[in-house]
Amino acid sequence: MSGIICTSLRIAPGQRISVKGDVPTGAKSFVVNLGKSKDDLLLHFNARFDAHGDIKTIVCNSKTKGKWGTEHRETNFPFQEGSSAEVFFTHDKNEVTITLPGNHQFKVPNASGFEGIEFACVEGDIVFKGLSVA
Ligand SMILES: C=CCO[C@@H]1O[C@H](CO)[C@@H](O[C@@H]2O[C@H](CO)[C@H](O)[C@H](OCc3cn(-c4n[nH]c(N)n4)nn3)[C@H]2O)[C@H](O)[C@H]1NC(C)=O
Repeated sequence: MSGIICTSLRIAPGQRISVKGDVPTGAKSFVVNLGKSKDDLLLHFNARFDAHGDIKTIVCNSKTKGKWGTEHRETNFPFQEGSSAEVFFTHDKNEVTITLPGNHQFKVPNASGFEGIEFACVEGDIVFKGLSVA
């Protein structure tokens, strides 16, 4: 599926990002990347239906100067092939809060320490429907 890249964003700590998309049948994996650039990510959010050896698992990580940080796995997996999905993200200097469909929420450390998001990318098996900030 095609991806979408947003640059020159000015998303401050505390602002809530919404990413919406439709998950096609047969989906294996989709990604939401948030940060300063593709190589400097405050959050790599990878929903794995069946990818990289994981089944129905969310893998989160950070990336600094192109190098991956420590993975965090979330087994609450409320995504369904053939349905729409909306995920919310907020951040501060210490952590990133992710709110999944059905309102399950979890946090991962903000290993990057970034206080602000300028770059967003949504790619993989998701038909992008929108990104908004509130
Ligand atoms: C056990 C063997 C070594 O560990 C494995 O090492 C893999 C390679 O580093 C890990 O997968 C990477 O995990 C990264 C996050 O830590 C990224 O998810 C990386 O994929 C980057 C990526 C995926 N995508 C993508 N997904 N779908 C599409 N179309 N594009 N775009 N960029 C994945 O290839 C994978 O998560 C990791 N597994 C474990 C259990 O640690």
